[in-house]
Amino acid sequence: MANVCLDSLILKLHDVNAVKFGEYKLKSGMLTPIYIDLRVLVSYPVLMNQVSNLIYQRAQEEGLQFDLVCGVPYTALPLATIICSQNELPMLIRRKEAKDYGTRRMVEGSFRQGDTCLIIEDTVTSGSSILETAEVLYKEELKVTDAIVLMDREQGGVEMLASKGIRLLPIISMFKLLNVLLAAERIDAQTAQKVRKFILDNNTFGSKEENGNDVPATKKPCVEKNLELSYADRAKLPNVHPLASKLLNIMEEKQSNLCVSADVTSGEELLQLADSLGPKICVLKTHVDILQDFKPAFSQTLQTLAEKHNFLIFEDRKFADIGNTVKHQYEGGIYQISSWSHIVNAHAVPGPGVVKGLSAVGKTLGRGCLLIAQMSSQGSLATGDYTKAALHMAEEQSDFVFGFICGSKISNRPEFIHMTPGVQMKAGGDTLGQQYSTPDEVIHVKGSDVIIVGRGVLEAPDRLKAAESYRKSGWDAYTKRLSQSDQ
Ligand SMILES: O=c1ccn([C@@H]2O[C@H](COP(=O)(O)O)[C@@H](O)[C@H]2O)c(=O)[nH]1
Repeated sequence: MANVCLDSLILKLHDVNAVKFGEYKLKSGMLTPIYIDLRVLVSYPVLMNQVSNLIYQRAQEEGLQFDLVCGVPYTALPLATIICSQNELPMLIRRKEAKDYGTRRMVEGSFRQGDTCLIIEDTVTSGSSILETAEVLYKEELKVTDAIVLMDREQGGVEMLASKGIRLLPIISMFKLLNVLLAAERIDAQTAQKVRKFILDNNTFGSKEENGNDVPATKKPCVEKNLELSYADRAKLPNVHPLASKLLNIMEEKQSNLCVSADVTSGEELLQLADSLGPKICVLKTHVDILQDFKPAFSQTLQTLAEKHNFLIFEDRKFADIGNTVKHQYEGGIYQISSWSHIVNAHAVPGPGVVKGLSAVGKTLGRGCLLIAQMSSQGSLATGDYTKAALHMAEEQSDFVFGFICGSKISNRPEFIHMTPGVQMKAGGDTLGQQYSTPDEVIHVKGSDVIIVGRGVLEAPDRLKAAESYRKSGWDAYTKRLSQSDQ
């Protein structure tokens, strides 16, 4: 689905007041800073058709196999009707209550036992409305494996439905919506931030109370349960990757969630940096291919310094080829990365083979990999569904992948480590598209674990002082987050 098309749809939805900012009271009594009201769509037939086409296009792109379509009453009913009418598909109507006369059926339309029904929904918060509809269909011995939603508030619906065996495919995520409205100057950064925080703090998955659509939980179990765990507690989890465990213990011990990105071009300077900043950092990140004077002895000294100061080495190689090629790139060539770098990273774009290739070399050496789920650069294509696919890839190969390069926390599994580049004391950017957030924003607001800082330290007049100041800011943001989740 083209990004441009989604961006213009988001702006149109905002135009027709289907996306409202302010203070809205939900059914639960909770106040939300954003309200999605797609009921207004019925007044805009062009927009109705556009949304219906996107939903059908999504079903086709995913290659979904289904016999029938059912819209969750009431807002998604006309959407399902348009999709079925335009594509000559049979539709079902789920009644909310049985009539007290006639057939008293809860599902109207013709179907056979064992038919598969695709569910269409307009907005998802907890996913309970989709589940209610699926349960009515199950009673009729219909199958439900997939659902498509136009707007996912990213508050746990995908995870809750997955736990019930239904795959939810969202078209627009809350974070995407905020980014587009922010870029178009429809909202300011403060509003976007407030909504992001609300979403992160109000994940409904795991709540004992099943919520109606657009009704966030009054409790915050899923996200907060993870936030309640300290780095030390996470290091002890039974399924944590050994390297993640080692990193979490280093972070706790050194009170540092700072990774310095040593983007210098001389090997000697890099080793000096490693020795002087070593006590302040949990990870030292390298780009070995920018060194003008790389020699095998360099990597040996770097390993000695990593042991001396107790930090991990992360070669930011960003592998992005087929499994067989990355295997050679990781193990061989002049750099022999697997022999000295504890951590490497990979793009998800080649598919799972890239991780398989790296794992074939690194797993027995005790190495680990981070998947690049998002990037800090302006206009990055690693968003939305791509990020979700990277998350899925990591979950499938968590014996080697132990976390992500990302802008914010994307997984609720406390075993995964989130590392975020694009960090400086002041938000902003450079002239080549890099975008910066502050340590507090990254760790406290966006829920990441590690800040990656390059020029914020390297270009400071006193690098050691700057590293200490980033270490302190990152650590303070983490302790603030922990103490808030205890409340
Ligand atoms: O999305 C990404 C992924 C990697 N990086 C790397 O992090 C550092 C950032 O350097 P700064 O000087 O702090 O901007 C650099 O090595 C990038 O290659 C990233 O910035 N964004």
